[in-house]
Amino acid sequence: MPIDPEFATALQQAGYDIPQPQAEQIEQYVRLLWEWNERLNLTRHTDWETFVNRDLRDVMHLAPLIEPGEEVLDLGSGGGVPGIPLAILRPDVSVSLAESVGKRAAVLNTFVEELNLPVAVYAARGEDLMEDFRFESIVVRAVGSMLKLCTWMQPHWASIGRLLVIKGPKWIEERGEARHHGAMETLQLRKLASYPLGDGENEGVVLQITHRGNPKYAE
Ligand SMILES: C[S@@+](CC[C@H](N)C(=O)[O-])C[C@H]1O[C@@H](n2cnc3c(N)ncnc32)[C@H](O)[C@@H]1O
Repeated sequence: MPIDPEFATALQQAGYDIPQPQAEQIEQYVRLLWEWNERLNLTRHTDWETFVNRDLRDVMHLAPLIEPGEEVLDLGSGGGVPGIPLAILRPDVSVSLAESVGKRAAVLNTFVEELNLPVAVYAARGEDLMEDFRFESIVVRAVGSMLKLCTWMQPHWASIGRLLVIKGPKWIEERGEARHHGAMETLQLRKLASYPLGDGENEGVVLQITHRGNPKYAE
């Protein structure tokens, strides 16, 4: 089935060449998202151009940073970004979603069932999962400040390889706040990707936060 012409145009204008089966699956996901958005507040990005430039753009920069076979947790998945498009674009990685609001987690379950994706959905606070699971990468977008995220993760670094945090231009201010509160003393931060945001003015970034004691990420 050909993809929606507006979606195709937005992809082309952004320069994203996504194989047809994956583009179709992303389209199906977005249609489900918009359908459920009428009942639950899941996204404000309700046209193709905005979806491509605000949501897919982040995922396109995140996806190449994940190693094949990695166990990935999208913490605070909300309507499913970045976890669901990531699972579609990278079938070679294992994606799980954590969403603390039960109703949203239930909808995420519906999405992964309808899309036939091998994605586990947890109706839980992501940091609580670290008691039972280990994830190589925890991906986070629009969930909390760097201070909050570092504080949540602080007791759990034995169960986490790295945090991959998607942020806008405020990340520098947030890093200052986290440092000021001593939340980054045992951590190291690297900017793995930076790219212009859809508004053409601001920069989006993917930040990697790791524990200094983890030899895999030692600098
Ligand atoms: C603003 S939404 C962002 C959703 C999505 N990541 C995005 O970028 O569109 C934040 C979501 O994180 C959830 N959340 C907040 N803290 C959480 C936590 N500690 N664990 C799991 N979910 C959390 C909220 O319920 C909400 O649905």
